Amino acid sequence: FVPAAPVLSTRAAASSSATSAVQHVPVRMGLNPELAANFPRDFATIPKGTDYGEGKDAEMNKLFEEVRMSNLESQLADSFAKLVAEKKNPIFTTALIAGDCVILDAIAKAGLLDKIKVVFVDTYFLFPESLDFLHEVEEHYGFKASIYHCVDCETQQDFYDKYGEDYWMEDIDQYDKKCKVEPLMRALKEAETEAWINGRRRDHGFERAALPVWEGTKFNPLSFWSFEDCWTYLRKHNVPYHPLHDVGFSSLGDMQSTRKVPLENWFSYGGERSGRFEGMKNKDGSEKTECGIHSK
Ligand SMILES: Nc1ncnc2c1ncn2[C@@H]1O[C@H](COP(=O)(O)OS(=O)(=O)O)[C@@H](OP(=O)(O)O)[C@H]1O
Repeated sequence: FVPAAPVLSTRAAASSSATSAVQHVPVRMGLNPELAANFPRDFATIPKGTDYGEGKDAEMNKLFEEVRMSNLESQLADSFAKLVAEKKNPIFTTALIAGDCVILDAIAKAGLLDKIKVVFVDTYFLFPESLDFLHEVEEHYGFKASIYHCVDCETQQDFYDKYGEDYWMEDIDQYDKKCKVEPLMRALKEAETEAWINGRRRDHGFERAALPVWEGTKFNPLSFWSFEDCWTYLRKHNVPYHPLHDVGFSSLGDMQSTRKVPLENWFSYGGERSGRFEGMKNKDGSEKTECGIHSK
């Protein structure tokens, strides 16, 4: 297996060698003036579609958009209230990407954070910014996420000592199972949940193009939202979002499987996820597009 571009393989390396890591593993905005200069804060927050042109049609389009957006928002809030009333032990699994921030904010605004368990999986291969951001949102909204990780390693160092820092390179399927799928499935099982909230959407690409809102116990409340809708929501309500969006990452997962995506591609169909698993293959040789969490 050969990754598409050289990457640092450990979180420790990402944190300690900021200068050589600039291209592949950025550090937090503000800590790195070079990055901050190249990627102003609003890099990611200019969704296509806010330019309505001029004249009467533009006014009508804008009005229509505002109504559509406020419908989406009220449906979202209503759906969580209904879900909590009807389903036992709802769980929200979050990777803290843009859509997840919409969901978290909507749950918080509906006053339901004490009724919906928020689950975060630390794969031990995440960008350090992801864990920092988790703690930021916990503070911002006043809740505590349940953090899960692979079953036989209590810390990242344990994992490195036992399996090595490049474990994912040896067997990507095994890595996914151990570090992502099993911990997440364990969280769902322990909670005996009847409703698993997540942020998958139809515009993520062809695998999700026909995604329903309800899929067994899975609840995909943003199924019919676009990526632009998510950014419109985040901007409109001044919602905290992952700092690495501002340096060019449209989606976020593990360091080794996440690349920046040029802004002009973010809002095209499937564009958000185009920097995920770039050039990576499953063990059977097929192109990798999912980690397996939702194909199990
Ligand atoms: N680290 C972590 N912690 C908790 N939950 C997580 C995590 N990573 C992924 N997920 C959940 O899986 C959903 C799919 O994520 P991804 O599409 O990024 O997965 S992957 O690309 O196949 O790796 C993802 O959907 P979103 O809610 O859209 O992020 C989450 O529900």
